[in-house]
Amino acid sequence: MSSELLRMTGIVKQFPGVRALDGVDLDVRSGEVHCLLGQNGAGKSTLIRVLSGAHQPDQGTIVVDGNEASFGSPADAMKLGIATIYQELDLVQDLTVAENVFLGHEPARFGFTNRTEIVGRTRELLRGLGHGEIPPGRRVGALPAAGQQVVSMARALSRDARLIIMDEPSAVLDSEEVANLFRVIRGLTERGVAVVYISHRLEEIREIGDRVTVLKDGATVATGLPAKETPTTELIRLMTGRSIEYVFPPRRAIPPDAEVVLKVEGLSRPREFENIGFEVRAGEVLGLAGLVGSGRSEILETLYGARRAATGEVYVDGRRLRPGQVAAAVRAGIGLAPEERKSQALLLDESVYRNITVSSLARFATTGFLNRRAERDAAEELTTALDVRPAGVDRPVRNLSGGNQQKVVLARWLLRDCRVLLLDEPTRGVDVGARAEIYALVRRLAESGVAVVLVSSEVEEVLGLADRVVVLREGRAVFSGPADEIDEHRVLDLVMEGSVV
Ligand SMILES: Nc1ncnc2c1ncn2[C@@H]1O[C@H](COP(=O)(O)OP(=O)(O)OP(=O)(O)O)[C@@H](O)[C@H]1O
Repeated sequence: MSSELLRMTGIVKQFPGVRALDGVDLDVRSGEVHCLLGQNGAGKSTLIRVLSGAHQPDQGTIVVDGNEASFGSPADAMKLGIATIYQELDLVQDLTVAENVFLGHEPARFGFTNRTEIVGRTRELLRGLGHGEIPPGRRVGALPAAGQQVVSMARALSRDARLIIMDEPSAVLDSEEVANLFRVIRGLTERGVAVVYISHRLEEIREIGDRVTVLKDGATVATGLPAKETPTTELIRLMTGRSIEYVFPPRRAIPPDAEVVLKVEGLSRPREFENIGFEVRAGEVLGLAGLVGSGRSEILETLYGARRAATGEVYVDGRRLRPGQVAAAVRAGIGLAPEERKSQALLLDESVYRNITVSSLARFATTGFLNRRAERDAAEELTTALDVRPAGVDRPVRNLSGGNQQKVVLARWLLRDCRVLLLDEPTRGVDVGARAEIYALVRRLAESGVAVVLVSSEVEEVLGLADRVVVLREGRAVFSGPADEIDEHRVLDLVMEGSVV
């Protein structure tokens, strides 16, 4: 029988102007996966920062193993066995795996760190997590995101963590890596470790979760729900307060004579992708499916001119694009909403509206002066459509929750007049309500004549939103055709085994 490990009651956290948590309750049992659900801005990250000692609550109690606890810092939480694996992993990229695992708590003999011991213990921990293939001596920066996550877990276990909080761990993983992550999580819970799991992908909750707590506007609206039995529609209703049809907007048949807006021929870059060719017509959404490392993001970046193709041609509206020049791509009307939005795109101290209009300022400066009113109106329209919270386009982007920041960058690209819009993981970290809005907006853009190329690690999203699909495996197209001629199983078979087309 699992026992109660943690109980949080009536947690309140006030930021200037925003009550991020307004009386949250949460209890976690050892050996369970407890999922935390809520729309963007509901308070999930703030709650786990309180639990991990990074924020001090203004009110409320935290009880661990039956004793009231107060955490002045993450080190205090760690002493009680509570560790957090943030989305932006806090590993030191230039140190080795073993050095990261034992950073700050190296076993020392006679004052010296014992290298052999930390390497040996790291190897044991990695094996215990089913990842004995990760070399303890490898530089962490050389590992893919999935490997780095495993290192963070080994780090937590090296400090005897009994409760590991994972903030959207699957957001940076593809389907195969998610399956691996779930194996690791099951191994942890078998040893009695509790996991608090945050994700916006509801199908994952059902697969890995035991119980669910739903937050809305900083308060607990339901707690301890059985993850496998609670219907998805009920979870959505609890999160959003309304029922949302989790469906993709209907496709319209593309007329056979619709003009080809984007044409790609024989595009290759050594070790990234080879001989990629496709056409996207006005009104069409083309989806690229494949695992991380299949070349999908690299193809988008090459179309955008940020990488230069070794061979091949790209045409926009029949005109050949100069390779490897972002300025030329932008002039031709190509826009790229990149995957790593935070590092690549946001002006954190600027207002929400300026972040949205920054790539379209010419449109608001027809008289030589910026028409701030028009700028704000345009931004407001998009933030309302995407339900950016809290409302108000004058706030600095820095204070928005992660998912709301995503929406802001996406809004920027939706506002720009593009001929070709390249979307890399447009719904990563975005809640279920806003996803439906994003799908509808992408469809509307396509219908207005834009050619859209979509990359997503969620196969369901590629198949649901795209008209045509290219499936990639190790940089080669292993399928190309209409989305309704292929299903999810077939895509997964293709990306994993690369069987015949
Ligand atoms: N440092 C801060 N200053 C001001 N407001 C903040 C700060 N941190 C968070 N907030 C606000 O607190 C609320 C809760 O944010 P939080 O990041 O906890 O949401 P979340 O549920 O994790 O969202 P997401 O799914 O987008 O990650 C939001 O309204 C956010 O804008």
